[in-house]
Amino acid sequence: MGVVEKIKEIEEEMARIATEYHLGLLKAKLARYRQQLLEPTTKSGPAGTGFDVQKSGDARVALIGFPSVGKSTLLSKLTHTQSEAAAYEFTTLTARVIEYKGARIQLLDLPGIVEGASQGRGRGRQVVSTAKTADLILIMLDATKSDEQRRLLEHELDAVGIRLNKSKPDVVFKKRTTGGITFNTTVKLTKTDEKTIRTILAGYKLHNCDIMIREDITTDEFIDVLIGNRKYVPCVYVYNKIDSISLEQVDKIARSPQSLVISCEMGLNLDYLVSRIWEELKMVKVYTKKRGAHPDLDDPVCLHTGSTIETVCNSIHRSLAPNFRYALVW
Ligand SMILES: Nc1nc2c(ncn2[C@@H]2O[C@H](COP(=O)(O)OP(=O)(O)OP(=O)(O)O)[C@@H](O)[C@H]2O)c(=O)[nH]1
Ligand SMILES: [K+]
Ligand SMILES: [Mg+2]
Repeated sequence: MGVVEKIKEIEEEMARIATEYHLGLLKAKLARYRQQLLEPTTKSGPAGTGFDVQKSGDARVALIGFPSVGKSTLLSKLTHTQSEAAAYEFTTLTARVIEYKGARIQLLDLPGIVEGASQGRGRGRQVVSTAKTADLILIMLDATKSDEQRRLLEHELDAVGIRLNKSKPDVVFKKRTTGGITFNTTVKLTKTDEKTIRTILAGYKLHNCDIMIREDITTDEFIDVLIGNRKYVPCVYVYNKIDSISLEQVDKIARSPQSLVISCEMGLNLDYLVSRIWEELKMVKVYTKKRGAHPDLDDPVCLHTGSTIETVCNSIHRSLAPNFRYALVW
């Protein structure tokens, strides 16, 4: 039986199961097989490496969506350049840079083939691993179509370890060579329990480790901590083609969380989309200055969340960080 079939079998079994404990075991197994599919092997096609698109600009935004939702059209509207938008499917992979408030933001137009990525299908897998390099994901949807598209995309991204609009679970996990398992919690666990967690650890042959749980996590979140290479990425749902739906529908979508409505064709709400991108990236502008002088306010270093002083050094010059001693920060 191949890994894909094994995954299918576990998913079917999970649908029949009721106890959190048993579910937890199946989830752990499932996570392991999914991981296997993403690892480079010779038999299941190309490795899970992304498209070789050079990272440029201060932040990277990935556009993900089904074919013909309007990704290329959006890109060409935002950058005022023609990116091969066409009324047929599977046309493009393009990267464009837009400038906003002094920041250079790279937008990736990924081909509309995410479906099946978690089952190791080559190109879909590439799309997904490129998405993992993004600081923000825009899930682009056709407002005239059903929300089934959104669920499919979310499922695919989830299955390959991308966690949308979530933060890393507050759990400390340390492997040891001896000493057994130390299990501690600072909160009451209501969605999983110690027995489930211990059985999962045994399933992963982890017999010596320290665990400190500081948040009411689910079993899935615990598995995420164990597997470790999850990407926590902010995401906005962008519903395009609102020129073709009723005002009531537009209103409803616009009010749902993390969702915004646009029409590329009619140029509706595109400015708002860009300012929202900026906001979601939580960009910070840093100005450098010489002692006793005023900073040059026209030339910021733009950072996004998670950046460090080292990031600032590297964006000024490669040789700066190795010789770095201290920084004064206002
Ligand atoms: N009605 C309407 N049509 C749109 C809008 N935006 C794009 N389209 C049309 O939708 C079709 C597909 O647009 P593309 O930009 O090529 O779609 P894509 O997402 O890049 O598709 P792939 O590259 O195949 O993944 C084109 O015929 C566009 O003219 C919009 O706001 N309203
Ligand atoms: K297209
Ligand atoms: Mg396209």
